[in-house]
Amino acid sequence: MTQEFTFQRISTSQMQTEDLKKKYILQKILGYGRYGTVYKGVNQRTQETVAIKELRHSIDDQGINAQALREIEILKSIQCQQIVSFKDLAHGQNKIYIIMEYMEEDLLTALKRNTFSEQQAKMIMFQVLQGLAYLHNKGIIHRDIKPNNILNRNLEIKICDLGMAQNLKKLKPQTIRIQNHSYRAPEVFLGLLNDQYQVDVWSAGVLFIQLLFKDNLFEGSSDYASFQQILKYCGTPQEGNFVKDNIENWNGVTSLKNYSTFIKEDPQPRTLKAILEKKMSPSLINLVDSMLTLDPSQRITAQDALQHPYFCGMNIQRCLHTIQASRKKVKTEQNTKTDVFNYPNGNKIIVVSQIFQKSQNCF
Ligand SMILES: Nc1ncnc2c1ncn2[C@@H]1O[C@H](COP(=O)(O)OP(=O)(O)OP(=O)(O)O)[C@@H](O)[C@H]1O
Repeated sequence: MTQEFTFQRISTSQMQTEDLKKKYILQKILGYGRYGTVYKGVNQRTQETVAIKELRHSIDDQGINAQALREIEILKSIQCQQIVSFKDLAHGQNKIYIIMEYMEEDLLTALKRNTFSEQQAKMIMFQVLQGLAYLHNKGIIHRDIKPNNILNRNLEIKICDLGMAQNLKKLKPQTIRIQNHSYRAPEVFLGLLNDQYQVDVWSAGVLFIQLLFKDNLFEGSSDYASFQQILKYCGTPQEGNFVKDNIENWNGVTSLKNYSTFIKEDPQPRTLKAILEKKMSPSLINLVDSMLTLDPSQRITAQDALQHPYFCGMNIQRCLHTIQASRKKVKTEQNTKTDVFNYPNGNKIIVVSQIFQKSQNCF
């Protein structure tokens, strides 16, 4: 753990917040992650609905664990409409709680219900890329872009879970144990530790396809299986400077640490475009193809992807305006519901709240 992320440093102002239960009412569980549970809650004073991420408080000799501190530090330093905003920090016995803005659902939940039209996927990806370009510009790599970490409220999109994120301006990458293997960039499998900004662009490209096809083309039961899917669709990277549509060149690839672990078979051609043609327009295929370029130094950056002709005429304000306008059309009916929440310490809270039901055709 570095000195910057010690308990003392974060504790002076932040840890003096009131205890969680004095300030917030927990309503229900929104999701589980590797590091804790996320609850929906209400701020008792302002009545604002919030998301509360509970992190297990594994105290070591320096205080809260490094991962939690990193997430808090990064969240607090961010002000971007496409990244979930930090509101408060609270603590309970052996637990720390990050209070964040509340969103309706994550994209994994949305995908279980439906795929998206190309227009919807375009709006989603424009916002994801906007969030990534913001992070990368600040020197931060997210390193865990996947549908469960992209939150959705009627197509308004926010990236969450900065638990794996790293600020490259403070610390150089020290591990390749990042990203869910089905969204993992080829250079991470192969052991390249250089600037890792481009790993997020790869994951976003995988996500883009999934929004339209429902399935993740690179899904695998293991690291090895996922990498074989990459070879199947993106071809085997080869040394040399050539421009050929179905062959991927990547100078230096054969000397990467894990090359011989993952690449054992005869070279395979790149077939991605032919697959994408089934559901995507030519301009979108070109963009996705650029996001899924094997060599990270040739892969399009998040900032350049936003300038790609596919997004011609789009800007973030117009995109959000379109979303808000369509939201007004949503017919809502009010209802009430009762939630009973049991605090881990045995206290019980009963909450009667208003709910808004969306009409059938609203995404
Ligand atoms: N602000 C929010 N609003 C609504 N739901 C949220 C919010 N933040 C998180 N969630 C839900 O909780 C889930 C877990 O959150 P998060 O990814 O931050 O936890 P984690 O422990 O870091 O997970 P992971 O295993 O991916 O590292 C998300 O997939 C999402 O469904």
